[in-house]
Amino acid sequence: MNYQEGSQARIEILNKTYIRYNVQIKKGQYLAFGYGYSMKNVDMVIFQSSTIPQVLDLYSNDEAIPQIDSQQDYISNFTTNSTHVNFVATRLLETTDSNDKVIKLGEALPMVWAYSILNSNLIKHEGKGSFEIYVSNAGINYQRETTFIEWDNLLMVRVHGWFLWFTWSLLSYIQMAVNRYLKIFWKVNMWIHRIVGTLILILTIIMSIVGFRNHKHIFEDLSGHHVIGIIIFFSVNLLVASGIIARSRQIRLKWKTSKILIFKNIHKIYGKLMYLLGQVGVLTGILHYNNRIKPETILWLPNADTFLLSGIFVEIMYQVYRNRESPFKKSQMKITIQDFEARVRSGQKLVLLDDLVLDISKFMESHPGGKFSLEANIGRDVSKFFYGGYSMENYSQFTPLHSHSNIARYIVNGLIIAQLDTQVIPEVANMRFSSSSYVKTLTQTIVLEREDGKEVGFHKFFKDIQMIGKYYLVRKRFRRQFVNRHYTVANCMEPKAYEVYLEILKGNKSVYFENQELFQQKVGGSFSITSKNYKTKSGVSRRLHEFQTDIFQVQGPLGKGLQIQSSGLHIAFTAGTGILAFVDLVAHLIRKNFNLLTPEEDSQINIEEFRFILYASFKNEEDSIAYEMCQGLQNYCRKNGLKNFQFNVRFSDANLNKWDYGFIEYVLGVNQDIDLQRLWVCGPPKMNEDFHKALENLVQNNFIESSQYEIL
Ligand code: HEM
Repeated sequence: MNYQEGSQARIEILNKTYIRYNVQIKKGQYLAFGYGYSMKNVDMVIFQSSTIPQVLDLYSNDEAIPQIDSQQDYISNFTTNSTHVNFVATRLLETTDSNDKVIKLGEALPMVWAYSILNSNLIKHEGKGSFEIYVSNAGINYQRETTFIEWDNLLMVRVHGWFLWFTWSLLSYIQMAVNRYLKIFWKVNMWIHRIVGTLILILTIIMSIVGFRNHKHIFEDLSGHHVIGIIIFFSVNLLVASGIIARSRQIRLKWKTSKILIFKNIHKIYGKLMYLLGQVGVLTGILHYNNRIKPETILWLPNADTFLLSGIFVEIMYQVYRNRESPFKKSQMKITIQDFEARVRSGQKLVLLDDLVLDISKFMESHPGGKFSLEANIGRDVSKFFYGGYSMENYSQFTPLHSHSNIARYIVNGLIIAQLDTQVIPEVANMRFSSSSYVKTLTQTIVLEREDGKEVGFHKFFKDIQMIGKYYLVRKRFRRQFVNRHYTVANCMEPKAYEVYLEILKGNKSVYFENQELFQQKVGGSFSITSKNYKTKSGVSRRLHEFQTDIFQVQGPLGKGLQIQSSGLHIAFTAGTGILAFVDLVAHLIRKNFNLLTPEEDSQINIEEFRFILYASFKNEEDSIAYEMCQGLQNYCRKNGLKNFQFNVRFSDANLNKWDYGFIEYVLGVNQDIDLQRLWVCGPPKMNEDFHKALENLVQNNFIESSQYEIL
């Protein structure tokens, strides 16, 4: 190297053992070399051409002037002429002094240099620089000039390192942990996520800029750390953008829950990848620093790998908690279903879960399954969705059927504001299969008995029409999770009772009185549910029939019931087993029209002003449910000029038009002179979804009110 006319230095390797300097400088000057990127904390050698020229082995501490090594390892001599001093100094590549840099063959060796042309003391310098050489078996290969790290920017390098460690080891870990493990604190969780996310963004941008500014030749001196740093700098912005998009989708999208979840998952996976990249960034940064600056930093010790280890413990605890099933809280506050409805009409955002009344107004926006799925259910029973039996949206490939975890149960406990005050208090019992029978093979009526052989505790028959449409929740734990199924009460589908109704319709009223035990509201010796035939259905229904020693948890009667009004129009659109929710109403109307009710039962419906129009769709007559009973009552009503029941059946095999928005509009139009009280839809999930969307449109066009219809 030449830094001044007539001055020069040459460095070479001798016998793979020594490093030799040939230095020529003017008298009264110095030239110093250090092994590193800065003059701080490095092994140095100085060539001083003062009155008595000398070569000194030095070591520089953080802030002080370099110290002379107690062990001098350079063997040197010099010659002088009138203007210059020529030094030759040799040192072992590896000395025994701990202050000396070990120079290894086959490695890049970063070096710094400084000189003074005014003075031979190491107090000041007029010029300095840094370069990297490659020390190989064959000698020295000059690599390139590098960035000289001053004390000032070394401080900034440390600030850069510490803050980015804080950001990508600590903050990003907190960000993921809060989101995953602290969902139960949903009120503050989203704010923590936003604040920590913003901090990560700001710190990454500022500290990356600090890093870039310290490295003027970053593109010529591009290391793995720099490449990762640049990628993180740009992709952290996209990560935040994907979070904002996911959040806004979660609140805004309707009928697109699968899209909400896709956006959320993209953000989640992206976040995790960025976390890993951040880790690589931090670790390569530490490596980069430790290769250049002594003493090395031990920042890697408390790094995310340590968090991850502790994280495994937290994760196990989380999984154990998540899969437990804590009981729901009971509420002292009891409200009737009418009170519930009135509150909803007055604008309160309430839903029912089992017999619990939940206020979801504040939770909706934080719901991980999207705001829409809760908003669309205000005033309704969310149980079958909550337990994962059904999905509201059924056209997507990624149909979100979600069986909620214990975390959701914990959240529910915080949302409960009251419990339904019902005439028949719901019971919970462990039960097993006793027998089964069927009217037609499409359905089966399963009789259950208590596991402990005690009195059942469930009612077999209800005199109160407000109990019609209530259901029982049947649950079975398979491996780690419960499988849940809701069965609507359909007492008249018990073959013996069904037989009696058909006899009544034939005019044979005496059969009713002969079988009075079937129509008494009392706690019975057995309890039955009607389900789709086990041969055509999987899950709980099949299990109920096939694994007859299995114990099932049964809870009920639950739900809103149909809330039949004493007068006015009631319309039901059903398909397949959906009709089961309404057969007990048809049975009640049979008893009503044939004057078989006690005065107390009789007062519940005003026969002149009550209307029930039942639309039922089946594949064909063979595959129908309760068809003879409904058709029988319809014929009876027609014959006797009674208007309280109308039965419209549609057989899909006959290729009749599908019920659509226009059809519902037409049905409502034809009956517009009658006060619409209730419109129910109970069919397979896709049909329910189509009707739900159509009815939402009708609400928007002011045809009906949201509280008038119910998707069962
Ligand atoms: C008030 C009652 C509800 C609460 C407290 C609740 C709470 C939660 C919670 C905490 C999760 C995160 C996963 C878990 O812990 O299970 C979740 C996910 C989900 N919820 Fe709900 N939920 C409720 C009602 C509903 C309803 C009525 C629906 C559908 C109509 C629904 C659909 C979903 C879906 C699809 C997911 C999956 C999200 C994912 O895969 O990340 N939830 N809910």
